[in-house]
Amino acid sequence: MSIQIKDVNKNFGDFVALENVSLDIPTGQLTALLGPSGGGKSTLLRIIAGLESADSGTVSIEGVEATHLPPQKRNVGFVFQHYAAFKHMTVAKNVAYGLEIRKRSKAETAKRVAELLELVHLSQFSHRLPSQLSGGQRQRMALARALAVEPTVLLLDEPFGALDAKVRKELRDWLRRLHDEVHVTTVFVTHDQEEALEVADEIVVINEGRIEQIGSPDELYDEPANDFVMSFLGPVTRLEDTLIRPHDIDVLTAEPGDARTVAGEVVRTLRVGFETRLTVRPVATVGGAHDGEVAAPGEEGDVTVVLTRSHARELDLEPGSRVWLSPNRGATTMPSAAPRTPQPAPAL
Ligand SMILES: Nc1ncnc2c1ncn2[C@@H]1O[C@H](COP(=O)(O)OP(=O)(O)OP(=O)(O)O)[C@@H](O)[C@H]1O
Repeated sequence: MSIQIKDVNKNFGDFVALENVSLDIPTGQLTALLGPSGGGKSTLLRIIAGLESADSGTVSIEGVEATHLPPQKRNVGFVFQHYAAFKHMTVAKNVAYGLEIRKRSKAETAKRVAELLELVHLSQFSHRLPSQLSGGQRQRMALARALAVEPTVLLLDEPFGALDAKVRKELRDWLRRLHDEVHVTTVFVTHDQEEALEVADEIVVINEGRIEQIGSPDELYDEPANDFVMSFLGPVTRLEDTLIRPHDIDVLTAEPGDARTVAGEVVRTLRVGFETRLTVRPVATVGGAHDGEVAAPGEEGDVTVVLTRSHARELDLEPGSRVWLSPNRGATTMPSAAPRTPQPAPAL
């Protein structure tokens, strides 16, 4: 194991930022700490880095007890969202900095800097100042600088958080490829579930100071431990008392013999790019309403269904169409007795 965190607790005054957090991170792995804002991800990362100390519990890095070691003795590289580069130094000088203060020879430093700039695709910018780089290029420079001193562990706190969506996406692919080349144990903090699912070998979901689940992206997606994890990983809707993903619902336009389907009426259709989103209002078949009457007031129980555009066209659906809904084969579902689960993920 590269990083072992055991029973870590951290309070800020009365506020519990981390509660009994234990976590093992294997060597060479790319791990995402994922969760909503304020959940404690950065605090945990800062405790691993030694920038913050735990109230209780221990941290060890590559088998070395590190709980009380200062950051500079932990051999960790750190990159923040807003990277503080030396503004008056060129890109090459910024990357060389850590090597120079460690008194590496000029030749060795020059060789290493050239290799690193190549790795982060900035060779042609080595003589520029940081202010002459784009945001994405600056973050790549920050990564080169953190990697220069060959850290055992690389810690990234929302490294692409300040960049626009397109650049973020490019850098995420790039980070994955970079990691496949260098294999340094990396822990990165993100609140973006897509980023975590796409890049990480393993995801640690953190919420309100506690670990909700640890697993590979597929494990988390296919077998979420609870409704929080399920709804944090992407949009969910409720089909009667079942929590389900909107694209995991089958839509029939003729009444099936199967009593387990939910009858409803399409109240809205919305086309967004390649998909069509339906809002379906279940019809009341028992209770006060007449059989088949649309339940009132309704919105509470509305079900969101996502179909591909061509499938929706085939079904020829429009507001007022009668449909029958059921979970499709292999759908991930869980009981949901509670009122609506909050959806921190982007809304449909
Ligand atoms: N130095 C501090 N003093 C007081 N409270 C703090 C301090 N640092 C963090 N907190 C609080 O601890 C909680 C967890 O913060 P943390 O930064 O770890 O969350 P996070 O999951 O990384 O969220 P974000 O994505 O917004 O950074 C927050 O409520 C925050 O306000």
